[in-house]
Amino acid sequence: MAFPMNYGQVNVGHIGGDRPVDAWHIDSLDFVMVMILSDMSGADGGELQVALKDAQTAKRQLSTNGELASGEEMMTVAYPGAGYAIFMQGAKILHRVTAVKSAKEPRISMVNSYMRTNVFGADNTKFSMFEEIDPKHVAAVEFARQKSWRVKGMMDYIINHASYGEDRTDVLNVLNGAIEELTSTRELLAGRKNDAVGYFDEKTKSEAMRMTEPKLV
Ligand SMILES: O=C(O)CCC(=O)C(=O)O
Ligand SMILES: [Fe+2]
Repeated sequence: MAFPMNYGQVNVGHIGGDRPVDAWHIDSLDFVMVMILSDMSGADGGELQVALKDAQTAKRQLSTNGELASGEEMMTVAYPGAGYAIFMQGAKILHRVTAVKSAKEPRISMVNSYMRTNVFGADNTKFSMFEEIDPKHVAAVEFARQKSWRVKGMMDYIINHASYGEDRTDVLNVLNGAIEELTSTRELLAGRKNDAVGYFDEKTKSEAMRMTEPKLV
């Protein structure tokens, strides 16, 4: 993928408090591998929970009930121990990590994200997320690089794969897609557009905008 600064991240969930390590959310990249690195045996909390219904339905259930019922609506990932990983469609599945109430050591997980290589597929990456997490001098280049990589793929289709018999509408669709992607990127980087996404705030039991302070420690 085209995010060299964001190939992976390490999440640290400190012990104590009742704030979730990561509130209910979906990821902006298609797939994610989460490997647990610390010893969570005997811990209370610090669990990765995944909604079993589609994300929209799960969000509705959360707003109505404040929680998802274990079993039918939600399951807890049972890691056998440190070094085990799950691979999931993080952009489709609503998930969270509960507060670490007590544990032998802080909860440490290694998160590697992956995206499809088909540049004509949807790209859900959000500039706001890079601005929140990356240093100021990195975010714009990181995001522009990803979008440029996708547009390069679109142009490559016309240069190397479209035949002379290609339907003109198809060619226009590719050009329009590339123009839209670049225009949107320009507006985001210029600060004229905001693509911040909501997450589920467990205190207010409602959708909130992302935390402004960095969630990484
Ligand atoms: O640390 C975990 O188990 C999952 C973290 C997560 O969902 C994320 O970083 O997006
Ligand atoms: Fe996630």
